[in-house]
Amino acid sequence: MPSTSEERALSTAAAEHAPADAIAARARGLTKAYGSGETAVIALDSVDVDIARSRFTAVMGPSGSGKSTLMHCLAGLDTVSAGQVWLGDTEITGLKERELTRLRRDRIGFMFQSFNLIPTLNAAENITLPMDIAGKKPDEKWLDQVIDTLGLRDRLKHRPAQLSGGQQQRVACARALASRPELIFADEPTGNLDSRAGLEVLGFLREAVDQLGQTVVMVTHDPGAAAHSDLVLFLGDGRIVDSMELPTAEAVLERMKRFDVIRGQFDADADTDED
Ligand SMILES: Nc1ncnc2c1ncn2[C@@H]1O[C@H](COP(=O)(O)OP(=O)(O)OP(=O)(O)O)[C@@H](O)[C@H]1O
Repeated sequence: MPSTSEERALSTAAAEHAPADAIAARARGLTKAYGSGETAVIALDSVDVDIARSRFTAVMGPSGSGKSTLMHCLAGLDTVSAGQVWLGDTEITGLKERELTRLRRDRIGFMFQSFNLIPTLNAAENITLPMDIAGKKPDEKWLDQVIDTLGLRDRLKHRPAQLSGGQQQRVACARALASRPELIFADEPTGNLDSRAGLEVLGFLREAVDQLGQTVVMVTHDPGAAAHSDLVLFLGDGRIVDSMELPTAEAVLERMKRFDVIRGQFDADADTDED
């Protein structure tokens, strides 16, 4: 499995020539509008995107650019106004709510900024909860590997309140990985963590991709977090306006600054037009 940036570059190049089954999720013409008439907000404007399997994709962009909406539409958490979304070969646009619920439960893992653990359950119970609800037996060998990769072996009997923020997010990460989902969506997973715990969680997500072959899509505001990914997608006003392979924090920050300058010029031009 690739771990150095050179190896990652090779796997990135390979992904560009990958067959269609190397795509974990796909959207075409994905459009999402909230409200109607004059007050309508176009949160996503005809987005085409391919999420490569076994890779770590970060989604960045200014506040309100559509990052969460994109994630929610790709994960079947929100309906679309137009366009199509697939998870693997399954077109999810048009599925009924009950089918979507099952698809999310069986094929997608989620991580949130606020961990979303059940306070009365211990770490082990939290990790297997989605599978218990689904009436599925975990693959013990896989679960052991996940628990060891995340360094949670000696914390399994602890309840969330007895764990640090970083440990709680590691439990949430293990929960997302437990069923070996086709895709993990992480919405600002380091947003509530100090930088050391944040780095640890990002390292585990990276390992989940490199060593366990998982696919991760992470929404983040933090260039340092995005630098752990293989590919950054930049959103602006509901469109994918740019992308960056093998990002570094500095390069991502520079790119974001450039968008701000372009936006500033655009806004200034619009103001001049109005005068
Ligand atoms: N339920 C909703 N009703 C109306 N408008 C919404 C709703 N959800 C999102 N929007 C609007 O859609 C646009 C995109 O929102 P979204 O939350 O996807 O952006 P974001 O990039 O994730 O922002 P942030 O970084 O602040 O979380 C914004 O203009 C937002 O105000």
